[in-house]
Amino acid sequence: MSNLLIPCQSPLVSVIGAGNVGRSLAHRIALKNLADVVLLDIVEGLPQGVALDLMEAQSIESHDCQIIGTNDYADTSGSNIVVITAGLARKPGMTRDDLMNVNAKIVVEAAQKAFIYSPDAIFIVITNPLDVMTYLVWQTIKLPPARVMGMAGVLDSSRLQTFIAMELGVLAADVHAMVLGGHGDLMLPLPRYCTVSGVPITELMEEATINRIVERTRNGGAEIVKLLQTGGAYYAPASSACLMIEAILRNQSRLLPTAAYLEGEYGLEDIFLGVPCRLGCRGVESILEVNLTESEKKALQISAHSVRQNVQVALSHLA
Ligand SMILES: NC(=O)C1=CN([C@@H]2O[C@H](COP(=O)(O)OP(=O)(O)OC[C@H]3O[C@@H](n4cnc5c(N)ncnc54)[C@H](O)[C@@H]3O)[C@@H](O)[C@H]2O)C=CC1
Ligand SMILES: O=C([O-])CC(=O)C(=O)O
Repeated sequence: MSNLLIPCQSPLVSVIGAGNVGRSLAHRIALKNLADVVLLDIVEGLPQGVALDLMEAQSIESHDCQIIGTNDYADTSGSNIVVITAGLARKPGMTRDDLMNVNAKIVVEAAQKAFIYSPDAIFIVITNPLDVMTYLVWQTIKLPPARVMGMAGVLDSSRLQTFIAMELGVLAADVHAMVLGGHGDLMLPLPRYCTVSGVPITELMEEATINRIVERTRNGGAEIVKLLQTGGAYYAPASSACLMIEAILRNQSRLLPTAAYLEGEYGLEDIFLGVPCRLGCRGVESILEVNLTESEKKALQISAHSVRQNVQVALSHLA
């Protein structure tokens, strides 16, 4: 027998929660031909229907990813990456923190069950409130912190990039921006580190314009919630998570703002918060400490304080 046919396994990404974000992410992963996907949801028939629908586009999109839908965690077995999107999305008038107690129970259960079948996986959390949920997932599965992270900074930075591009009438891909801190009203967009093809935006825009764009970025999630009325954003969040997944699966060493576990970086400890991270096959390969001004440092501390308080509330609710 010749060994011409060498069995070759695709990476496997399990997406917990087949709602708007989960299914959009599965779609992105397939379009980029990145990995096979298992979509899991608590609602019977839902992930199966979404997965079948996505598979029925396979011949048109010319990808060869297998996408299956399931209600059984056993089907997620051996995942390289587990993404948690399960949980409630906010409605107009709600803050992300209003989702905390309900979503805490959901993400803890999802992490526990997924971990049983994929103890070697890297976990990416999307469910809100993001920084708190990421901490709970990490505490539940007790993985090395490099293998647990939250997605928000890529999305917030992408929003900032988009608003800058709209204002200046330039291509968004030429804009680079960095948003740090928690994924909430206290996030920290850093105009000093925003450039258009290398030119700092502080040289291209008035301070008042920058302030307006920064404020719009902080409210970027709420702006979409208000327009949609039924839930939150999902296309840009899915694209953002997909970028992180690609960086990990392809070991790209990309520098992406990620909610990562801090052990003294930025003067903070025992907290997940958005900071610039190098993402590769081991997860968070390293954390970059950029220079911050005194007022930026203070803003990051305030954001961290709010996340920390909410972690305590969530933990006491779970106890
Ligand atoms: N980190 C970020 O930047 C972003 C976070 N989000 C958050 O992601 C979460 C999901 O958002 P959407 O997909 O829009 O909501 P969605 O309501 O469309 O989908 C949520 C899905 O989770 C499922 N689910 C609920 N409990 C479950 C459980 N115990 N096990 C498995 N599945 C369960 C639901 O059946 C539903 O299909 C929300 O908490 C939202 O706030 C959304 C966008 C961006
Ligand atoms: O705003 C929300 O509820 C969803 C989210 O986190 C975002 O779009 O940034």
